[in-house]
Amino acid sequence: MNPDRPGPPQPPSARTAWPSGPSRVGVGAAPGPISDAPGRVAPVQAIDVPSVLWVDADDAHFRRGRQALARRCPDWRVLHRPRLDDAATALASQSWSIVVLCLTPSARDLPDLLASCAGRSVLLCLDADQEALAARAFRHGLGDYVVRQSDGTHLPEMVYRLQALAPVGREALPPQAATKPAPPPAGSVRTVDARIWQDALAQLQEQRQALQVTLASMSQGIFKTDPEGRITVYNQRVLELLNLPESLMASRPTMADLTRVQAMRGDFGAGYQLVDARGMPYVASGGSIEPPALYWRTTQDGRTLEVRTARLADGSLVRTFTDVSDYARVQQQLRDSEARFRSLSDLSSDWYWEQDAQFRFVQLVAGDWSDNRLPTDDVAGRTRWEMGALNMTPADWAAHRAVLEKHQPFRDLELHHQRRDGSTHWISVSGVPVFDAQGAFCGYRGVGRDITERKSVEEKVERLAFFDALTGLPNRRLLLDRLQRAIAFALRAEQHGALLFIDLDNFKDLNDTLGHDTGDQLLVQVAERLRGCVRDSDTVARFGGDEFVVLLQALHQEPTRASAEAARVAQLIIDRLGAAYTMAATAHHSTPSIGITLFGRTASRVDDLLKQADMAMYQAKAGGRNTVRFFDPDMQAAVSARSELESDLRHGLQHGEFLLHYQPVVDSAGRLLGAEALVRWQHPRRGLVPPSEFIPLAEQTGLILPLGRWVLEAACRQLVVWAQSAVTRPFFLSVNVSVRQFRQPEFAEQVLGALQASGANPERLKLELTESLMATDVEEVIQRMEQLRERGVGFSLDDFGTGYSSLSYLKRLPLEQLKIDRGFVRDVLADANDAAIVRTILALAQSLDLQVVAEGVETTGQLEFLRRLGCPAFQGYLFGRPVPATVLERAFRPAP
Ligand SMILES: Nc1nc2c(ncn2[C@@H]2O[C@H](COP(=O)(O)O[C@H]3[C@@H](O)[C@H](n4cnc5c(=O)[nH]c(N)nc54)O[C@@H]3COP(=O)(O)O)[C@@H](O)[C@H]2O)c(=O)[nH]1
Repeated sequence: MNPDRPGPPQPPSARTAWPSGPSRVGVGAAPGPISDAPGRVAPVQAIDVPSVLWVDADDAHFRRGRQALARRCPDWRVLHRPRLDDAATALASQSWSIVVLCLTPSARDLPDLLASCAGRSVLLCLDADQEALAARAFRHGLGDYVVRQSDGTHLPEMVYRLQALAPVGREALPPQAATKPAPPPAGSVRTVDARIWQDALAQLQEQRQALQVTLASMSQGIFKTDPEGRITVYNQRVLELLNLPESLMASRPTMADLTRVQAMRGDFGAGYQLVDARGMPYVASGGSIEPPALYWRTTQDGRTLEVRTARLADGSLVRTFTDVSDYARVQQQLRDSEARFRSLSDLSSDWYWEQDAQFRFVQLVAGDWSDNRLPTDDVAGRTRWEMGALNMTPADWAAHRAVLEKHQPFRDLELHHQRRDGSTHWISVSGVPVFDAQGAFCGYRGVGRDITERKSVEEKVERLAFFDALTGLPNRRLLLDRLQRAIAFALRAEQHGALLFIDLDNFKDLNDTLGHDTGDQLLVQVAERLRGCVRDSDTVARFGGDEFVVLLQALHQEPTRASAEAARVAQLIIDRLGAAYTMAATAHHSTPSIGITLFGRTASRVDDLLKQADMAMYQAKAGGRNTVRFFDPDMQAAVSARSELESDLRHGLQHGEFLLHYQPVVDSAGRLLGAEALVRWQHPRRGLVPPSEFIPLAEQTGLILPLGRWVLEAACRQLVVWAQSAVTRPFFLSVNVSVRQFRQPEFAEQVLGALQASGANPERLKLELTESLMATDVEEVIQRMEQLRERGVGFSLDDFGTGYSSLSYLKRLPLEQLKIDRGFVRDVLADANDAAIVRTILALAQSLDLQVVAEGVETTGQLEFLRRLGCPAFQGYLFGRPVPATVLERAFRPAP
């Protein structure tokens, strides 16, 4: 504290607060009449009793005060006036030694007010918020003051103070007392008052020291002005912060002086740029306008000061300066960081978000937000689950909320949103919990990104991996997965499911004859029809080629009723798939064969179910096609047998268990022309197994290839044996060749290799092909046949009339023989159609210059009929069953 500054109020003895002249009052005087009526002044009493002029606008207050005074000083005269104006006459009369002012004067009015009471002791009764005026009032002659309490508790104190202010009797005063105030004599009221002031002075000095210490220890700089704007109080810190000399402040400069000095030194910068926008007008005005309550400025040495100014009731100002450099630096760093973040965020398509402790969005900073994403307004104040997502179930949301409630981080939460325009997009969001310095949870913050494109790619990849490209149906892989789940579900739910294995009848023929494009069209239409036969919860899959699988779920608990439900669906499929298809503007018909197996009562394996349905489907085929068969235990036994057979077949091939039998082919005179080689399997346990029991399996497993090769080589060796005898040398030998075998690219080389290896005459070898071969790539077939034909190998078309032979192809094939299927021969005598077909085949062969062999001739009647039609060669049980070569040779050896 600067010692030059004015101190606290002085005690009455040292101030001019005493009445300038004693009143004419005396102690012990009789009470005079009291008038409290405004405007009327009581006549002055001859005796010296204290007289009080009480100016008080509050009647009630006055009355209570007067009563309190009357109790202590019953002889005192009291005159009440509500306003100062009303008291003017009384004041002019000098009859009243004490003036009580119960007013609320302004600091400005105070001097005049007290001047009007000159010569009287004045007791001010102030409101609490005006107490600051008291110090000022003492300098203008105030005697004393009390603070008014609304409950009147100040009144005894007021009376006490009035007594202290009351003048002593004239006779007690020293001679000069009439003109000059003097301390009261010992034991008088004035003596007591002086002690009070001594105490007060000591207290004030104590407070002053405390205030000095407080101001000196403050980290803030502070100064205070008087009402005229002169700086009267300041601390050392303000000198340091503003870099001001002590001498300047000690000279009690005005605020404007201080501002001017700083401006001249350049403290505010050339264009006041060191002062922020809030303070700039004030500083630029030279401190002449009302200062803002708060502004920031930067000092020349780079510190940031926060300047706060408060105006007090008496018009004075208190200004504080706080060094906020650290705070400002951190704030600037934050701004820089925010700017960096925003510039990065602007460049990125990701966005940043924040949520409060209730998981409501409070901030969303979008990078590229233009692309029709959720508008920020739609997000603010809402939780993620209130906004919803197409892919999230209530259970999903519950799981997400559980993570949030545990204040755990989360990553890559994928949400499928719908935009306002109805389109959808995917986003992926990740977030971490946010805690304050005390560790209290404040909410979440994180990032989000649009993953629509990635999702779309993923979907495409998934489609490729799990869906058939042609039909769009689930593929075998997806079916197996769904079947696995369906089995588990059915077991849990104690329901049944059904697997329908569907194979299109004769699809291969259509595909081969009309081309793959047409076949594809049929498959697409079949897929569509199948979809229409089942519920959304069921699965229609393309298993491969012309095979489809339908997986029915949630069938009845009772197996019989579940079977009935599956049968109904199967029949629907039969009906729908059997309707005509339009392809390339022509109608086409296709029928399915369907095998069904149920599952659900006991644990099943995917593979087993597929085998069962597959087997049932074969049963349906065997049952005449375009029909439905259920899998049953007998079929299972057949499956097992089949698998055993396959294994035996492999074993048999490795261990030479196969042999050839030969069935004779004769002319119309019964002479042996040659024979057909027919394979037999000498099974170690089952004995001689006919080809009908293993050729189909060999076809399906591919074992037909090594088996067919062995047959060819064995037939060639037989030809070589026959070539050694003049009797048997002219015989030809027919060998059955399966489609699969013939289609091997190296087939011709194999045949030629077998001929060469054995030394057999190619002219004696006849390869029997079936009409189904014509359904494949005919050009390739012709080319391969030509290759062998050139080397002398002959070709016979087996089972002629049963397939899809095209006459145009027939003409182009290098054939030498047709074999009339034994199916026609069997009923040739009884069925006119069969007879007509046989006749046609014979005519056709003649016109194409082809040999003909009628197969399956069992009776002389058939023989005669065929002979009459001109059939030149015959094969059948009538002439001999397939037998070992030695037996055949013996049977047809010419008689010696
Ligand atoms: N790819 C190969 N297929 C072969 C081979 N060996 C035989 N097979 C095919 O197996 C099928 C059954 O043959 P198989 O049991 O030997 O039956 C043949 C004859 O026994 C039978 N046949 C002959 N005459 C009659 C008769 O009067 N009645 C009657 N019910 N059956 C008779 O016909 C079969 C020969 O037919 P095909 O081949 O059409 O000339 C059979 O389809 C063979 O093709 C082989 O090595 N490779």
